[in-house]
Amino acid sequence: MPAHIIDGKSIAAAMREDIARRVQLLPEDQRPGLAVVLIGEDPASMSYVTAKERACTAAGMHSEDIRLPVSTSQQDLLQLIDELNNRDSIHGILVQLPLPAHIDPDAVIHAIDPCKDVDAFHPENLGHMVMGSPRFLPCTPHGIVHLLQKADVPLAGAHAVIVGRSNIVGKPLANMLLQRNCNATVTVCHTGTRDLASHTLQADILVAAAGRPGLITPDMIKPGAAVIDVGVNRITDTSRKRGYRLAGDVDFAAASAVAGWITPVPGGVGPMTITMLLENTLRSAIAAADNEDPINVP
Ligand SMILES: Nc1nc(=O)c2c([nH]1)NC[C@@H]1CN(c3ccc(C(=O)N[C@@H](CCC(=O)O)C(=O)O)cc3)C=[N+]21
Repeated sequence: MPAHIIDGKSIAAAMREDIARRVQLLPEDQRPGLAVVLIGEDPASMSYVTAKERACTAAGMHSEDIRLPVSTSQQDLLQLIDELNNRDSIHGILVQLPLPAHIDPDAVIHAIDPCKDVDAFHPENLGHMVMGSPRFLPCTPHGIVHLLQKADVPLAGAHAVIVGRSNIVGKPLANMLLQRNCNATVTVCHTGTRDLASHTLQADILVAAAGRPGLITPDMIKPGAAVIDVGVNRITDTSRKRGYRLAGDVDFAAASAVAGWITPVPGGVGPMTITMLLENTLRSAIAAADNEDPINVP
């Protein structure tokens, strides 16, 4: 039987409607505000940032769209962050990664007020999450867990194998799946893993977050497994109007014949990432209105 396709786009759309409804319940002067900062003109980053701003506006939130030249100094960026940390109309700050080589991403992540860190990249927020009492959950891992739950994929006792050890996907997702509320057993693989297939074949849940198109082939998938594709690779394709097509890390067509569940690219994890960003920004705004720390907002 072919895999059940987990429709991230429609699950995200339903969640965004609910977020928009909750935004409408807030008084006008408490409208959630998200600042999105993009340095430079990388085409993929520009399209992600535009998608985030549109989603924000569609949900009735305020989107502060800050685009700066690639020559922007680290000092100027840190000064901007300081100003946004202190601006009451801004409840979330997102600095789009990757940054140009002359800017240290750690310095930037450390500078964001942890109570406005809706990406949950700040070490304080990472620490809270690892300890099991998160302030904000990181958007992509949260989106993945939500998709698995919506699709009724059994998590408790399942073996989840994650391919990729980034600070924004692999490491936080491993920790979330380990928490008691998911209760999975987790293996994290990476570019230094010997015999990758021997690990992935053990996976009840296989998460591909390596950023390498075609990395996961059907012979690496246990029949019936849930396959979550986090890859967003742009492949040059001159027959397309945009000049490229998107490919995940999974060979989707072939994997669909083996997997029990699978997420497509586009239309899988990506739309959920943006949805969770809206959710975090809304929670941050609710916290600010009550003079609370977002860690106390359910
Ligand atoms: N500070 C920061 N926070 C991030 O959350 C962050 C980041 N930097 N840098 C880059 C990655 C990547 N990312 C995506 C978000 C949405 C889609 C998405 O919506 N993708 C659509 C298609 C998009 C398209 O057509 O290009 C989909 O998969 O259906 C993809 C990728 C967020 N990131």
